[in-house]
Amino acid sequence: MASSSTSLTSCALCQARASQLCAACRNVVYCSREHQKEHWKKGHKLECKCYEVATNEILGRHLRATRDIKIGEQILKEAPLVLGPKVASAALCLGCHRNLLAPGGQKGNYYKCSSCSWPLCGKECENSPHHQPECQLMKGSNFQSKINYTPGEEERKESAYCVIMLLRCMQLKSRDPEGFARLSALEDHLRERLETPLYQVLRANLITFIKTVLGMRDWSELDILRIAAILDTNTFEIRQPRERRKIRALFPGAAMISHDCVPNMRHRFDDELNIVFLAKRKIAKGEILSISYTQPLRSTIQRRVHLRQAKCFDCSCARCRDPEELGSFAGAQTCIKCKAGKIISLNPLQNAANWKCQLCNVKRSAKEVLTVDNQLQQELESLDKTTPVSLEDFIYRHRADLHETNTHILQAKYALTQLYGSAPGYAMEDLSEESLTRKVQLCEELLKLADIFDGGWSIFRGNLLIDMEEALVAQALRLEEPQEVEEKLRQAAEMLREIRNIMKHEPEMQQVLVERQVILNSALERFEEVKD
Ligand SMILES: C[S@@+](CC[C@H](N)C(=O)[O-])C[C@H]1O[C@@H](n2cnc3c(N)ncnc32)[C@H](O)[C@@H]1O
Repeated sequence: MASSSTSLTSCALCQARASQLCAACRNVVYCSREHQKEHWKKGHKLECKCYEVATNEILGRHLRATRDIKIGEQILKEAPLVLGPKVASAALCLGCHRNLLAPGGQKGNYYKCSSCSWPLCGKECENSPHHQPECQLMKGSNFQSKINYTPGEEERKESAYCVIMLLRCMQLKSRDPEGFARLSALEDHLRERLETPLYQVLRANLITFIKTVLGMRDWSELDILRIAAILDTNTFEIRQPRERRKIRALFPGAAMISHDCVPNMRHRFDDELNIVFLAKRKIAKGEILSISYTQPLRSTIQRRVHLRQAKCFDCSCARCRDPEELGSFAGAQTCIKCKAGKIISLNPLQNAANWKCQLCNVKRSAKEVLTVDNQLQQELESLDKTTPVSLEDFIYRHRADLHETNTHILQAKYALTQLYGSAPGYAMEDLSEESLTRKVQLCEELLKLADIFDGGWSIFRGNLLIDMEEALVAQALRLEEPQEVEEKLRQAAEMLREIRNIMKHEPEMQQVLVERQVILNSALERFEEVKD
């Protein structure tokens, strides 16, 4: 394969003089559309990629760009090899994977598979290719699921689902040996996982069930646990609220993508549940392709603890290495002694390292800082998030000990940007002048943070821009001074253009964008009428 697109002059199929570049990999040229199609069928489709699998000591296998990639470009699309319920899941259909609705009638139960009694959404899903193999296995072992509908507990997590994805992977061995080989080649971190309480429980319960109840005696205990560990290390969570789906899936190609706390890609799932990755920003040839396995608003210590527990590694990316977290100070607390300086870690790559005030040099142990951090996180998570009241109260109560961009304050502020304009009693048209200004100010603050942690065409930035655009139009409609109105509407129109770019690959956002454009157009028309 030629290494540079500029030196390409002969058709990849017939060697004649050619100049039509393959737009996807930019590694080959063609003399005609016909030859491009023929070359694709002859095998180019297998090598037409803008990335390669590379290996290094820190990341293990990872993907690296083989050419410059434009912002918004689709980099990879892959169908799931296996999909199914999460380890503990609310009742869902094992055919179409939608969460089950409450059955009709007072004593109603979910529809149950006529062979194995696992809940399904209806008869059609009994024959789903996802469900059939496990159904035959359960039926053959005379196992019947005991999951029943309990009124008022639709969201209760059923741990019995933990066996399903595991069985689906195990059954690949005979049903799709090639797929099973791809799955088996994935990272597992089994040794570390075996030490954890979760794996002790799996060892005690799951193994007996699979080997004794389902009769899969050919499998060794470690081979079964290795599959569980591969799933824990590599699956992606699929959340599709409108489809009532919250499941997990394994994509062996995408499983090669490494983590970075400031990633350069984002992903989504299409209607067929393929995973699709886009460049959030320009990516240069040779750069490592990355996504985030954790949450951007969390502080370094929170992210690193989560990554160690869930994915068994210690992140050492540029954000994690920097005690000031790229200038955001998201993990810093305000010093309780001088009440002015920020306490930051003396070595963020050592979770146990001491912390020190930048102003008065007072020291805190990592344990002290983490205890406060955990208390604050718990406090934040226990707040009522249906209205802005308790979140605003949280920010006010912690104004002395937590600075403006501390992780807990940022999480509260992000929730507030969503609530102002949509919570009951806080609809956009009912918002007080003060609340509307607050919404704009919060969006502005968070957009600056998004540029640091999750910039470019990120969903986080897109959502903030949508909130801000809506608030700007609402402000414009309340103003009288024509210049001010014009300025607000100009800003809103500019934002909407950017949002359209960021969200162009998100089908469920298209209707929202159409509605926003209609509202903006009518505000502009009204302004023109008043001006004339
Ligand atoms: C989904 S897999 C990625 C592919 C994996 N590197 C491999 O060789 O199979 C996730 C694992 O990759 C490694 N990894 C990913 N990102 C990392 C990072 N930023 N630092 C260190 N290890 C990382 C960790 O071992 C992690 O559990």
